[in-house]
Amino acid sequence: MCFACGDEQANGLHLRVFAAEGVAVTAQFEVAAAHQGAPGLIHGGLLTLAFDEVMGSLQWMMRIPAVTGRLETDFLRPIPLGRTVHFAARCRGVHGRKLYHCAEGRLDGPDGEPVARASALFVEVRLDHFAKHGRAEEVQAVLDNPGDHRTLRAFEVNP
Ligand SMILES: CCCCCCCC/C=C\CCCCCCCC(=O)SCCNC(=O)CCNC(=O)[C@H](O)C(C)(C)COP(=O)(O)OP(=O)(O)OC[C@H]1O[C@@H](n2cnc3c(N)ncnc32)[C@H](O)[C@@H]1OP(=O)(O)O
Repeated sequence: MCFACGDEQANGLHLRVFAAEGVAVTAQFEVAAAHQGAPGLIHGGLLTLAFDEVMGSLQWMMRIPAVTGRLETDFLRPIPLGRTVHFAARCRGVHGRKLYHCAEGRLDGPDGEPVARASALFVEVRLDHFAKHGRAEEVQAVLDNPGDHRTLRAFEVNP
């Protein structure tokens, strides 16, 4: 049950990611009271989490299992609770096992004020990376019901 995209996570980010033009995705994050850091503002770490999830979706579109190696966030503007961050992310390039992604977040609409930017290096892994390192009960649950796992289903294309 992923904290960023899982429906069952009461205070999770409930991110939904959609295919865009090229090797690119978009997503929206409604900033709830549970996501607070400073009073009335989003916690910056949760914004980085959202970037991790959105950029991490690119490799599922590319069908390359990969994990985050490095992730850098530029926090451009404070983001109040109750607003929606619109993300756009794309793959900038692939070199060997290394995938280079970038993303931006805008306030309240895809053409809204830019509030954050991020770039990341993801590293391709074999699927047994997850089986080897994950706690056994959750890994077994995925193996028993792979269709329950969002990333193992077909990519959600445009709504
Ligand atoms: C059968 C079971 C089925 C289960 C199926 C489930 C499906 C999965 C479902 C859903 C999963 C996705 C969910 C999305 C979540 C969002 C993404 C996350 O948050 S992921 C979690 C956070 N990240 C980690 O936990 C990584 C921990 N780190 C590692 O495991 C290793 O360090 C790893 C794999 C990243 C690299 O280790 P190496 O030993 O494989 O490879 P080396 O040689 O060290 O690196 C490869 C290349 O990358 C560069 N590199 C690696 N880390 C770097 C860094 N931090 N900065 C710069 N370069 C880096 C290296 O310099 C090297 O480059 P050169 O090929 O020599 O040019």
